Amino acid sequence: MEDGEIGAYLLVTGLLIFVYTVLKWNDLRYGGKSLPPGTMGLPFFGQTVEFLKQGPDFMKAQRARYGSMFKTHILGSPTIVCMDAEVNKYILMNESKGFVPGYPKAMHNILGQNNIGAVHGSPHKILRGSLLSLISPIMIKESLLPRIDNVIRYLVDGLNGKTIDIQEKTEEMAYLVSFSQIFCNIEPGTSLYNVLKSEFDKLTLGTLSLPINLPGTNYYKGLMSSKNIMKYVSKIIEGRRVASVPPHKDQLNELLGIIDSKYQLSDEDVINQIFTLLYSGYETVSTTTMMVLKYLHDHPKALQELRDEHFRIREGKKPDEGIDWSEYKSMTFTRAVIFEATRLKTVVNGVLRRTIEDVELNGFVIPKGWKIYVYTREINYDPLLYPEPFTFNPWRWLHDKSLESHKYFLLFGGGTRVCPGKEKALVSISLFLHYFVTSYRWEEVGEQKIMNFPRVQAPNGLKIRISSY
Ligand code: HEM
Repeated sequence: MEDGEIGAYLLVTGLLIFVYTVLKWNDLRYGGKSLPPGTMGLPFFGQTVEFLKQGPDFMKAQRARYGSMFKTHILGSPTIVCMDAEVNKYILMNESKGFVPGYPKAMHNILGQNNIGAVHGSPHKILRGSLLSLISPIMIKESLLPRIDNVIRYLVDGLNGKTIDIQEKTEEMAYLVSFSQIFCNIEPGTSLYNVLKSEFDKLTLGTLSLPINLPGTNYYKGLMSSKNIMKYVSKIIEGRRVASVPPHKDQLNELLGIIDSKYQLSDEDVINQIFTLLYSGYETVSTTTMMVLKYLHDHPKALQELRDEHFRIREGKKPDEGIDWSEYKSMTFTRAVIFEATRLKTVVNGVLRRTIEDVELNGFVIPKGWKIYVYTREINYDPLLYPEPFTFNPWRWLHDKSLESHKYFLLFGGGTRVCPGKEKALVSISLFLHYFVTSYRWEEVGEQKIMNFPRVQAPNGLKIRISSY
């Protein structure tokens, strides 16, 4: 071989080794024996592109290759994806063994470093206790229900003959139901209400974006909005403290301890709790309500049964008489429809955890600082739990009453962080359905497109034409 040929040969070999090392860098770096199988993808990007492009199909393909616990590198972090129902349950029940929440940085920076989703241990217990003292089923029964009823009536009133985007309407409903409980003296439509709503919309968008802190990015705008909301709320708090008027009976005054509360929170914690109340029940409730209406539209038999249930409740009631707790509890078919739509559309694919020490899990050792994606989506389509899992069949929840208390019922999470807003969500959606289906019929207008991933969403809105029933 000539000198020139040897040089070219070495160059090509060197290049191949370099390319191989770059491609395999993540696998070499994270290739510990004690980790679950899987591939880590490219340096820095990992398998993020495949994950975002294919969504649930990516998860299923990796599971088929590596089993129901596999390692990957997505959204900037080495991650273990767990699709094993038993192991997932274990993680959710055992936060104290080192599995704390692992939500993205953008979320914590915007919603607050001391937000319920960012803290663990005793700060979490205090914030959770304080939230439950505001929105537990007992509070709904004793004080929140009439106000939720009023808000929903206000929103559903006067829609006859109109064509609306039901996605927008259900977003407005989810926001206003929470807002009106927190600030009972700020009416919708006032300039303060509008400013807070528009800042909240930017904040929400910011939490779902990459944390690139440059003017013009959604993340930057989200951070600005978070600061602006804090300023507005601080001013409202000042007013509440000096006001000589009798105290309003609302959640802000409860959080401040102006009316009875056993929780002593700093003003910063109060503002964090307000973010939580507005944020956690926003997209979850609005999307679920929109999807329930979509399924009812597509399944006339279910719609008829739901309508019958609500007309039975209205029998003997005056038109302006609200719904009480026992009437709400009697809406068993409605509850079944809500669960079925939430199951089938899977509004929450799973929850994120982070390890705060090396932890043993199912025979593997997960290093400190890794994310764990407790991926619960596939449980919703398990044919053993839900026969013919892809069929919309709300009756299954009535035939098998144990489904809601089944250990794999994880639509609202599980363990220490099981959703404290579950009943509030169900009441809001049920009341919205009550007034909507007893007042109107509706038909969809134009082509309807629903995206399933990364969020369940109608990208162009979901237009419906409404007429009185
Ligand atoms: C259909 C509606 C809803 C669904 C599907 C839903 C689902 C969930 C899930 C899956 C979790 C567990 C998160 C985790 O383990 O990290 C959760 C937690 C939470 N949810 Fe909901 N949620 C809904 C409505 C609401 C509402 C109306 C509120 C009212 C404020 C709320 C407040 C919260 C809070 C504060 C947490 C965190 C609890 C903690 O960290 O201890 N949710 N939710």
